[in-house]
Amino acid sequence: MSEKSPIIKLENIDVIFEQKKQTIHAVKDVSLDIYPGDIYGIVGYSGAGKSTLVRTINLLQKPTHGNVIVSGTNLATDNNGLESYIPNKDLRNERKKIGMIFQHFNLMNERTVAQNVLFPIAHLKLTKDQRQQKVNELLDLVGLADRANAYPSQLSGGQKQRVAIARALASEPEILISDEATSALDPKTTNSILLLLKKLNVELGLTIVLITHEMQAVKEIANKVAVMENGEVIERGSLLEIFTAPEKQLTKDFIDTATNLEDGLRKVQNQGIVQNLQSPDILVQLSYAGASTDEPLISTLFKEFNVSANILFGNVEILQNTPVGTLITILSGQQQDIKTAIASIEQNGVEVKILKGALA
Ligand SMILES: Nc1ncnc2c1ncn2[C@@H]1O[C@H](COP(=O)(O)OP(=O)(O)OP(=O)(O)O)[C@@H](O)[C@H]1O
Repeated sequence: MSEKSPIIKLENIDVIFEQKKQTIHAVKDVSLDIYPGDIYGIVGYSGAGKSTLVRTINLLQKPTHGNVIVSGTNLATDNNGLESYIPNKDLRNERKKIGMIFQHFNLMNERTVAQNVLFPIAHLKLTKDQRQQKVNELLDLVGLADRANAYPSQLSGGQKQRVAIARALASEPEILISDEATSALDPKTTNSILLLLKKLNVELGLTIVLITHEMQAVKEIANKVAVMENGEVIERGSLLEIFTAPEKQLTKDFIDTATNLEDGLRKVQNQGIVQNLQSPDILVQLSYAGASTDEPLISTLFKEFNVSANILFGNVEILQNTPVGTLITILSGQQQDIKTAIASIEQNGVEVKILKGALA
């Protein structure tokens, strides 16, 4: 397979659940190309159809319509509306290429960490030494080398997820599907698990599909993002595209939460200085990415245009090695100077949104 072919290709996927009293169209005509080495984030609120969609990748959920192609093999094929699936004996082999981790870890509590990790390859004829070596390697990889003989009940949530990751890697998959794997963890542990996933992506070349309701998680490690709502992918793109130029309101809401902008805006609005804003001063949100940050934005405003900026909130992220920033600031000066300054920074790629006050 060439570098350019998707490792996962979903084409026009529909999943329809027929129930006694109602029909649920959980996934609606979704097409998605995921390339080798991608960390592909799929974001959406509960019920958007994320799990149902990604479960079609290994046919844990059979699509009602559409094509599922993984590593060049057709797992589900739509022949003019008539769906056919790969035979079960072949599917078993294909599934070895796809590991999966979940929110609640799904470990076997009566088995040790080592036994849990070895479970997926129990059918392989390995000597005692080979088993030991395999466990050591996998536990080493996830940073749990010293816990092979512990039981899951003796581990923290983060450690349990590490065991689940080691188990998912035992059959040496090319793809790892992470279904809300950090949703039950505290923020610090979440970060350490995300960093581990990133490490596996870099060191093993593992392709990762990351489902989450938190854009924060996606922001940390993904290079591509799709946003789902009501069974549809409503927006998609590179992480940078999505963060710097989101089109849909839902995407904007997710980003504002992930960057704390929502919270920042609320606090700023309550400040006396904003409540008593005097014309021609205005409250603006300045958003910039990449090259435009090289310009010393605030000092330029003052030096070149005699406009002073009182920064009330600021957030700068480094996304895919590119700084992406938001500032909420009061611009003060002569009305004409403020206008000229805004026109100039807009020309340099800074997005300017007036939050309060107006320029005549
Ligand atoms: N086996 C099923 N039978 C019937 N309806 C289902 C089934 N699985 C999912 N659904 C429905 O499909 C829709 C999408 O659910 P899905 O679990 O894919 O959403 P999600 O975005 O992953 O949300 P969550 O994170 O809460 O799981 C929901 O309305 C859900 O109730």
